[in-house]
Amino acid sequence: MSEGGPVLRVAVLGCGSVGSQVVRLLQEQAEDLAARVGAPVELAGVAVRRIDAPREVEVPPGLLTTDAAGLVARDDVDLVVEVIGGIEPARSLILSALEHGASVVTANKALLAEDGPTLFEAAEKAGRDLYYEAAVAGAIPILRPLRESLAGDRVTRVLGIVNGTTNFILDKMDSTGAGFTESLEEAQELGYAEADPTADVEGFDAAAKAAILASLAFHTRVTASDVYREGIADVTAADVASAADIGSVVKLLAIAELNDDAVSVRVHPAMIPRSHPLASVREAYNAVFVESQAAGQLMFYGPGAGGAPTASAVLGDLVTVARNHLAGSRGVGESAYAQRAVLPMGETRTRYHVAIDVDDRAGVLATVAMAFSEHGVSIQTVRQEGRGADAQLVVVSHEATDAQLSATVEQLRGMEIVREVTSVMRVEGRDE
Ligand SMILES: NC(=O)c1ccc[n+]([C@@H]2O[C@H](COP(=O)([O-])OP(=O)(O)OC[C@H]3O[C@@H](n4cnc5c(N)ncnc54)[C@H](O)[C@@H]3O)[C@@H](O)[C@H]2O)c1
Ligand SMILES: N[C@@H](CCO)C(=O)O
Ligand code: NA
Repeated sequence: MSEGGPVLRVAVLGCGSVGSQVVRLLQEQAEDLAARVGAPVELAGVAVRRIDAPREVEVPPGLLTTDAAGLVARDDVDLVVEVIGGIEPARSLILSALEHGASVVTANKALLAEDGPTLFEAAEKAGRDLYYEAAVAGAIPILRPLRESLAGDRVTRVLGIVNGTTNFILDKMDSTGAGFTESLEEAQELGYAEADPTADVEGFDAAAKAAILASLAFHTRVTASDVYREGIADVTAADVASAADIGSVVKLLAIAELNDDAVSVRVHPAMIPRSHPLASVREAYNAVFVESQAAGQLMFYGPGAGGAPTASAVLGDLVTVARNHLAGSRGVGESAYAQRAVLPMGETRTRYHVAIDVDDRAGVLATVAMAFSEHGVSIQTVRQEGRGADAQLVVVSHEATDAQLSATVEQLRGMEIVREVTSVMRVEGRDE
């Protein structure tokens, strides 16, 4: 690089799992990054909560500060990487960075899903970039493909396994027959699940990612509160065994679908056929399956979390944002022109798998079938297992609205011939 030429100065906010790896890669790959960007990319400062805390990377003396707000307001900061997480102070810091003329890269799905539009408008107003590939499915390139590569196509559906912790737990349940609690404990012992696993297990993390995916796929604005959400805490070993019986596997799916001009965005456990590409996503891996009009089916697969994989996505964004900054231009901004309505869950069309303990006597099957038909739900398959007092009917429906299906189950639960509805789960992903 010629002496006296432009230099891009980066502030990193937060030096935890992701931040420490961003700082490490910035230092280790300085030469390549400079060549790719067209100017040296230098660390201007690293904001931390405690200067003396142990961390996984050595930060050059003098670069650490506990004053994140002061760092983003500095004149010599061109690019800001926000990897603190959470809503505040992350939001104020990003807004301040943009106001002070910096371009921003963040991995903060919670903030983007809650208040993305405020950030996008601020970036637009400032004429700066706001990139966030790391926010969904970690290292997997999925947001840029949706935003750029597929911008000429019409995406109709996105099905994602976007939470590694829950995929690890469900995979354990499937491969060992273990229950939810036992599998969660193993995930915690191995460091996949946090001590407080609520955000993952209850589907909040996946719902934030679903909102971001739906917004980009369908050129609209979807926030976390628009997303229907069910976690995996109620998935039982019996549900997983029931899925196996019909050649399926249980996954926590983030689903975004275009229905006419409205979108349906939801996160819930669902059975998918073992022949579906998403069924092969094991352990803590992530994958996003995209269906579009012209391209057909695409799958993006890889590590959805971890310090270094997530830092890879952050650095990828940083290179793009740095190039734009150097050229005085902006990358592709958000295109939320479509303003689509979000369908209530009750109007979303899906299929149900229902396992019912019944008495094995004449007329029981007809009575159960009648409950489905009274709610306008057509049955795809019905199977009986066991005999006498141990009989079980397993019904898989055709597509109907979620309201029709849940009303059917409600009615079954109140029927005298039904001893217990032992498993109810949505079925997704056609066996194509
Ligand atoms: N870890 C992953 O695998 C992963 C994957 C994808 C996205 N993300 C996202 O990346 C972000 C960071 O995640 P993480 O796993 O590195 O979290 P982390 O908790 O390991 O790191 C966050 C760091 O920020 C520091 N911090 C908190 N408040 C601060 C402040 N006011 N000023 C300076 N530092 C402050 C904390 O001390 C901590 O070291 C989050 O938005 C997260 O959702 C993480
Ligand atoms: N906790 C998330 C990783 C960060 O998004 C997961 O389990 O996938
Ligand atoms: Na990603």
